[in-house]
Amino acid sequence: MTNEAGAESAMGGGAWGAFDGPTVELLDGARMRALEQAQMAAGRISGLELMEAAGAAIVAALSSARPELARRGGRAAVLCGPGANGGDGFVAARRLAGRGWAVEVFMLGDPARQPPDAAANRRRWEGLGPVRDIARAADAAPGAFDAVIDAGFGTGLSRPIPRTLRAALDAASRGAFVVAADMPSGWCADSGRHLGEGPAPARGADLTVTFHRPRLGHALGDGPRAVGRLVVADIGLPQDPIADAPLLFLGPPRGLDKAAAGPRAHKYVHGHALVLAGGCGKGGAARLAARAALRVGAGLVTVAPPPEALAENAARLDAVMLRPVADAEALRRALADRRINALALGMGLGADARARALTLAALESGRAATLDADALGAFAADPAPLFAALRPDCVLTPHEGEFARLFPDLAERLRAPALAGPAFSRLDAAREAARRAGATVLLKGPDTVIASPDGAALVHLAAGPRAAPWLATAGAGDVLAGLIAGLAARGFAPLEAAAAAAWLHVEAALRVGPGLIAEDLPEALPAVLRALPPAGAARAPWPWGG
Ligand SMILES: NC(=O)C1=CN([C@@H]2O[C@H](COP(=O)(O)OP(=O)(O)OC[C@H]3O[C@@H](n4cnc5c(N)ncnc54)[C@H](O)[C@@H]3O)[C@@H](O)[C@H]2O)[C@@H](O)CC1
Ligand SMILES: [K+]
Repeated sequence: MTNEAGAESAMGGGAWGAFDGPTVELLDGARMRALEQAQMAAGRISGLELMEAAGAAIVAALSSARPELARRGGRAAVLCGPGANGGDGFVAARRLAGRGWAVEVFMLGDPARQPPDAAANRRRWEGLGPVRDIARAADAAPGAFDAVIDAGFGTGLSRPIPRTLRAALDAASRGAFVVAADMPSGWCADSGRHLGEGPAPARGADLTVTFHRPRLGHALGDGPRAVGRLVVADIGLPQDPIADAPLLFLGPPRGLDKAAAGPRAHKYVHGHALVLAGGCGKGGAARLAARAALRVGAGLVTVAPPPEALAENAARLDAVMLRPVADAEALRRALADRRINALALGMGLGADARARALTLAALESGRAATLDADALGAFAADPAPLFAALRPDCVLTPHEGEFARLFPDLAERLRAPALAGPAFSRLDAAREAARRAGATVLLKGPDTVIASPDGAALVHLAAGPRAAPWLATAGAGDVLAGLIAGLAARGFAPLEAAAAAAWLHVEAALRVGPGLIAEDLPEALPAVLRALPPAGAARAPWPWGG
């Protein structure tokens, strides 16, 4: 079995060539089916063998999560759905019984319509015990079972689960350890969204056992909460990289260590980032971004406020340089200095005509530009000129609200209840936004999604041991934009700069802990950078716990 300790190379890595660090491919249901079908068609493995491996992996993961039950044999309820996910359940039921567990099996759906492999495994179970109707599980007394295997639905989920299954899961799970086969039933494996009106159930699984690679739905939306711990089991599919799969990155990209440029490197080797600032009393956001850019290794960083805010900024800056920029014309003059190779704009800029003019002048300069906050908000009424001016080496860093102002239809699709699977995901939204904007889009959240216009996509998950809820604090977004600009100044490509920044941002927040304010983030960077593993090889903790 491959799990969180699995070798980096065995989990795929860098199919896009855009992230040179430890990654795991994230698969959607269609891609997973295609992989299985190609192997079956080539005669390399049968559906029954895959199902047997899947069921065996569920039992192995349960046994290692609950060794005391494994020793004495517990009481298990196995809830099987109508398809192959249910087939995994029948295999698990047989194998648990073989290990001395007292197993009760409940089934949803018509046995006569089961797919052949699932039906074959049901019949094998029927040699050992009865298959009860799913409704019977709803009568289970609290504590009746030590473990529940949720094998209702997996990647085939296409609509909200029947009430009978929900009631069965709720009743049987009371006091039990819940193990989901592939995906907790009801959550879409492509999006992590729960299908149905109203909020998702409070209880998902304690442990989810998935096969070959994690699904997108394990990393996105409500998925990380619903799956609990995640074990990825090898079921005999080839370990070759999967072209164009979105990647979850588990550690920093190589080359973050500035010393890579050599000990005698001139400061200009590390680039010069310019951060546009707002007027009097509005400069804090830009200063935070500038400090982050400098700390992450840009050689030089300049804050550029309007002239009236020069004194205020001068009083607050030392290593960061200062240059007044009154308007778009002044910005063009400043950018005559070709050594300025990266820009960050939007923080505290004011979502007005001046911000629009500055943004368009910045984009026209051809520099790698990171656009946040007001640089996005200024185009809410009419994003067309912004999209026309953006290029693939620009990065937009919207939070959900900013995203909704620029891409209202995509935000609406994310907000509306998901009633059919596969549901529209945050990854779908970021990809479509990147395509429309012609720029790299980083959609912020605990599940940060980074997409470029060519469809390349990366996910960063701040969950489990990497959860940093205190990062939701004023100014943290400004620091993130500054990190991206600083890394862009150092020559990182946009997708990689955005990914590295997202990783460093969370790493810095984890180091500071609760009580964090945005000012702490740049100050935590030296310790984070000092602790970087050699060549970026080591991974951060598996974000699904364990
Ligand atoms: N050979 C294979 O294809 C393998 C599949 N595996 C398992 O098979 C699962 C996928 O199996 P399936 O494609 O059969 O899909 P599921 O078992 O997830 O769903 C079965 C079928 O139920 C129907 N359905 C969807 N939502 C419904 C709802 N809310 N109410 C009622 N019916 C609904 C759909 O027609 C769907 O195809 C994976 O998640 C994995 O657990 C594993 O056994 C590994 C091998
Ligand atoms: K399931």
